[in-house]
Amino acid sequence: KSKRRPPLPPGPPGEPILGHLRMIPPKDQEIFFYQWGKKYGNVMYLRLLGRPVVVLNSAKAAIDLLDKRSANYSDRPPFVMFNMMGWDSGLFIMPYGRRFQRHRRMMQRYLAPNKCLEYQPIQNREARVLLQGLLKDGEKNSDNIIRRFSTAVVMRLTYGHQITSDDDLYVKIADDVGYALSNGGSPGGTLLEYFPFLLKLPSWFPGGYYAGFARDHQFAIRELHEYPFEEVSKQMEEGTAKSSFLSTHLEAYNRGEDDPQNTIADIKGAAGNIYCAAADTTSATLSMFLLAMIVNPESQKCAQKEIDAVVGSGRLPEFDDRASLPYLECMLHETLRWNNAVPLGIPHLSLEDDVYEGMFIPKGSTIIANTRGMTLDENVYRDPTAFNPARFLPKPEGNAEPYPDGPFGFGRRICPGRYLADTSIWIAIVSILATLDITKVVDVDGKEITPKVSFTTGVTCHPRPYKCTIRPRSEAARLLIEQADISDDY
Ligand code: HEM
Repeated sequence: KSKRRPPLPPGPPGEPILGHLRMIPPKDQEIFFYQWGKKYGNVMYLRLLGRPVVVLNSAKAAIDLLDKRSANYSDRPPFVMFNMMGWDSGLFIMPYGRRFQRHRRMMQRYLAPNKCLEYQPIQNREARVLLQGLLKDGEKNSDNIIRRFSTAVVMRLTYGHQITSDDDLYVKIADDVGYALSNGGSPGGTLLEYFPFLLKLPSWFPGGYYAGFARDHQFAIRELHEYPFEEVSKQMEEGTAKSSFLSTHLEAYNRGEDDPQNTIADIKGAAGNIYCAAADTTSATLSMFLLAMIVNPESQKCAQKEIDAVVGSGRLPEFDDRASLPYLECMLHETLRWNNAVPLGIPHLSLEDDVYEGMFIPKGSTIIANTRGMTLDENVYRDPTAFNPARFLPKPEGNAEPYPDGPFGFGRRICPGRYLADTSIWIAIVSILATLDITKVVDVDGKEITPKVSFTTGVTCHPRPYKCTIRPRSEAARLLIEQADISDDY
């Protein structure tokens, strides 16, 4: 209210007390914010029950604030819903501070680019298991097979556990946790965040749905933290534990050599967070990739042509091929851009008052980086809703557009698993395209059915179920998949 204070960022008029609460839809908020952004600008101010919220719709604004002024913009708002589910030792909702720094250190050490090179044998093996699964049962079960791949990679790193069957309890836990994350509403965006008294109401009471959902899914988050911990502790006693994030930290803890501030709850929480953050986001991205292949057969053919020229038909692709496959590189980035798996990121919170381009951003503002809005920015991407990997290629083959900023977040909160995610997604998509054709299903009249492109609403956003056909590209490809070596040499 000070006369000298610059104006707040523009935004639509809100209602007294409630602010914009009733105007924001519970679903597809990223598209809603993007459309509002066209009218009100790339830095938009909203109020939810008196709490300031700033939505960033351009990559420039997100980089200027969240990257360049990260000391001020790296806190998190309280997440009532996730706390209630049991994520209180998870880095992703942890307030900025000493504990946050300890957790980040643990993750960054284990997930640094050079450490990720060590994990490539795991990713190679699991990509082959993925192909075998898709060949055998992909048409009926592609989502589960993809989830198994994403889960298997991270499970091996985090707990040293190798999945051997679909009935594996770890897979069941991953499924339950994935469901809780992708159907529990937008992060920080449910009514619970503003009316914590709803926590006490039954789920049938108006507005009580998400409290009921959180209560019903506490079991999944509890199992995620407890079951692997008990298993790994037992294996350590028996001397059979494989090296993993959890065993490394527990051993150091038992020897008194871990960070002295770390408690068992910290170690369990960090492991649980790696597992859940990695499995669901990676599988959502791969599911998005398959959907993109079904509806964009030309892009699929282009990538296959490139792979055939470099890899040939006598072997499966390897990480060493990566530098020779520029179109495939574009396809990976286009998958992350087209419909990114975490479209609203995870909200940040500002610690101090700030002024940006003449606009006042009050201390305690929830900052939402609308990554989906950024990837739809027509000033940056021509025909932004189209899936077109060639857009990133230099002119004249492409349009020299930049890879998207933001699918992995910003600043001091940027995803610490991005290098692992990048290599997991790359080996999965190159292996699929080298050996399999993904096409539309046809109905009884022989007419192709184009799946609807629509998504769930949650922290991670998955395509809604779709059908496709998955066939080996040739007899040689079928043999390559069936005879692939899946021994564990990690
Ligand atoms: C395609 C896959 C992935 C996507 C799209 C993704 C995206 C994101 C995004 C948008 C954030 C929020 C960043 C911010 O607040 O600015 C995030 C945070 C996080 N991600 Fe990922 N991620 C992926 C894979 C992974 C993997 C593989 C791991 C671990 C192995 C991981 C671990 C985390 C953790 C621990 C956080 C919380 C960081 C913090 O709050 O400081 N993610 N991720």
